[in-house]
Amino acid sequence: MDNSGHEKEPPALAGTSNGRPLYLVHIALQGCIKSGDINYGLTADTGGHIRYLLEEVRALQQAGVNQSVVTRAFADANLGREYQQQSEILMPGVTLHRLRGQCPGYLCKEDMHCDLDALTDALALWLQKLPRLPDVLHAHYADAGLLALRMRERLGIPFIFTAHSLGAVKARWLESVPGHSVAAPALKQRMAVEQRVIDCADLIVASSEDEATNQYGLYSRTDCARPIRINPPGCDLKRFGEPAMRGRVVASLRRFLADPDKPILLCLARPVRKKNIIGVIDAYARDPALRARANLVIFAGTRGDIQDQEGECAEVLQAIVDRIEHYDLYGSVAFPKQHLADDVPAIYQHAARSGGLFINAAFNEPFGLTFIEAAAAGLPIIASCNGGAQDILSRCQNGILIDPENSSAITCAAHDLLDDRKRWSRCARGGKDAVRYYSWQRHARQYLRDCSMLTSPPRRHLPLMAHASPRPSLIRLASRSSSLLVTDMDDTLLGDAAALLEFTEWLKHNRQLRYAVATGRSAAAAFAELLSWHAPLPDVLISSVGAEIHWAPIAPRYKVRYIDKVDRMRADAGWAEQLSARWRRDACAAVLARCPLLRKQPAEAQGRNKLSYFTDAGPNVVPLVREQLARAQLIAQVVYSHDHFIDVLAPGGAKGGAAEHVARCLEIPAARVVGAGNSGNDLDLLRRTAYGIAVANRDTDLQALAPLPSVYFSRAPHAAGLVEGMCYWQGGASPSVKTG
Ligand SMILES: O=c1ccn([C@@H]2O[C@H](COP(=O)(O)OP(=O)(O)O[C@H]3O[C@H](CO)[C@@H](O)[C@H](O)[C@H]3O)[C@@H](O)[C@H]2O)c(=O)[nH]1
Ligand SMILES: O=P(O)(O)OC[C@H]1O[C@](O)(CO)[C@@H](O)[C@@H]1O
Repeated sequence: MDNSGHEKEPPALAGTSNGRPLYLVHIALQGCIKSGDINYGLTADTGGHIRYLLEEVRALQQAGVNQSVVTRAFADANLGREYQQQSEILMPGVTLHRLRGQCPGYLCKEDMHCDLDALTDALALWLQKLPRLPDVLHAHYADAGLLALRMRERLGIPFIFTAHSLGAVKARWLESVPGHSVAAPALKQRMAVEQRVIDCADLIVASSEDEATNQYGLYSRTDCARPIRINPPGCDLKRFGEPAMRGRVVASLRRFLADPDKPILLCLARPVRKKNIIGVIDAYARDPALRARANLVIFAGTRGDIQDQEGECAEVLQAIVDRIEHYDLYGSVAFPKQHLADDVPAIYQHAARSGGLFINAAFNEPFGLTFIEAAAAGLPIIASCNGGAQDILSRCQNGILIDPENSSAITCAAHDLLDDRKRWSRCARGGKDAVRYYSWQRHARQYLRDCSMLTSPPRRHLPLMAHASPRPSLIRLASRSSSLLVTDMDDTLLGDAAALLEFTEWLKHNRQLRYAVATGRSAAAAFAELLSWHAPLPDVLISSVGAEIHWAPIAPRYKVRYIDKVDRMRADAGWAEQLSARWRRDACAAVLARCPLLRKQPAEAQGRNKLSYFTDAGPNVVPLVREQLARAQLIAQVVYSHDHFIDVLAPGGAKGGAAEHVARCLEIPAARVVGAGNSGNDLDLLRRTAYGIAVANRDTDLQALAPLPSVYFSRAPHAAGLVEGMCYWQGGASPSVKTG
């Protein structure tokens, strides 16, 4: 970094594509990423994807690739102060940059969606400040995939996607859990994001045959979908294979075990339900012969007081303690509170020295880095048959696959391996030998081969600043296949009769374009207003700042007389349902009723998915409202506009989210959606659509968008600005410049 906070040009090293040094930016948002030792299991999301990322970066670095890693900044005194730092050196030559979103605190992956728009803008800005755009982005996990997809739409950078774990696989498992028959809204949203990312990624990297075939098989794949490459991750074979100092580990276990010399059955996993640690305890506890034969040792992240833990981790940790108590497993089960990152190889090696086994009976383990770590340490394994272990075991032949739901399968496999010492030794030795295949060097070589497909021939990036560049030729909005225009109503579409006429004419010549109006007004009021202006009626009406959607029966703009009131349009009940499942409206209303800076708008402005207020406190009221809601553990989308309106909406329920929903329903790719507007309640729309138009009579609120290359600032006001912007994005005749 130089003093201005800009990254220096990455040094020119090997690993080139078309003669240029390859520059790769990885995006990984969730969990706690930092330089130095990672505290795996510190939160439910601090797990294998981070180990994978860091080791992949190191291997690619050694192969001469220039890289940066981007994650999310957050402030959380319990997790550590380092996560607030804007940037740090991750490893020599690689910078870790932390994007600031709008939520200051730590977010678990289920809540990350509320910050993704702000993170998108922060990433776009950061990328623009780099002396050179990356050749490729690599997104780790769904939410990072969405950011990469948006960068591809805005800047034309190709991206690689590694899922690490797919929502559809989890949903399938949850369906089989009593009381969980329907996937939670956050999981549904994640699957929708994954589907979009899968549709658009330039390359998908899977870790195993099972992941590529069965796990991705749960998503739809079009004929022209990009390839899925199987490139298994590696393992630091030296670290896990060469004898480590076991003293600290031995001491930490002695405190728990009556006979510490018995073979160890080792579980090492993040404390989350999916890992089924509880299932292993149940199986062990109910088999007296196994209890007599072996100790059970559980490492599940590091913890202080369980009461201070949150969410799923707290629940699983408490359940482990309760099970130990329930079965009275004292003396035969060890459950240390802490371990150091440095101790992990010694943990596996100590279990191997005891003649023990590694058990991972996860309901699904997409790949399972722990399997190859155990193999490298010479520890035979009992592995869930669901997921990556099928590949690993068929290569390493170092253990037994079991059905994780079947308790006796787990204990039978343990007896078989513990009692047959020859078999145990074959597994230990054979595994250690075969696991050499899983080297990061091999991974890096294949990675670079695959990556070269993306960088050659060189792709044109969309212009960073439109006024400095030729019109984006990659955009073919004028082509025959359909696109979607979502325009704000008051003071964008309406407000100038002559301009509206110009737009109406233009629309007649663009019949392939689907056209939606998005307004803060109620559907009925908006419809009446459109009629009174003789405006072309839209295919879709998004009203109440995005909270409601109505669909026209058929091409309404040519059949105006058949639709004389909004009741003839179909209300999108699914959208309303989806939104209300995402928030606690009454709880939000109760919190905001106590806020002296807000006055409630009349009843007709309130809706199932919208709470509306007046304020005289200016835009700074927005962070205050968010903070009050966050303190009550509530999430909502807060929209400020026209100097005195505050709309509080279900997360994702503003105009941009509604536009995405409409595009999905129409099967129009996100890359072909244009948003247009003039005021603060259009910010979400202009940020989330691939192409934006801010008309000349815009409010200062929209100035925040000036740095975004995907937003065009028209010179003409009202609907004439719409036409000008559309011509600009279509690469047509209007010779406008982008002005901030
Ligand atoms: O108490 C613990 C628990 C875990 N770990 C480490 O954390 C990593 C966990 O990785 P993994 O076993 O692969 O599981 P997940 O954390 O669930 O990782 C996800 O991402 C991985 C990388 O893509 C995939 O291999 C997994 O299947 C997928 O679930 C391993 O290196 C462990 O050694 C610790 O150090 N201490
Ligand atoms: O169980 P899920 O919801 O698929 O999540 C898997 C988790 O595993 C990880 O890959 C662990 O690092 C995280 O990215 C993610 O939080």
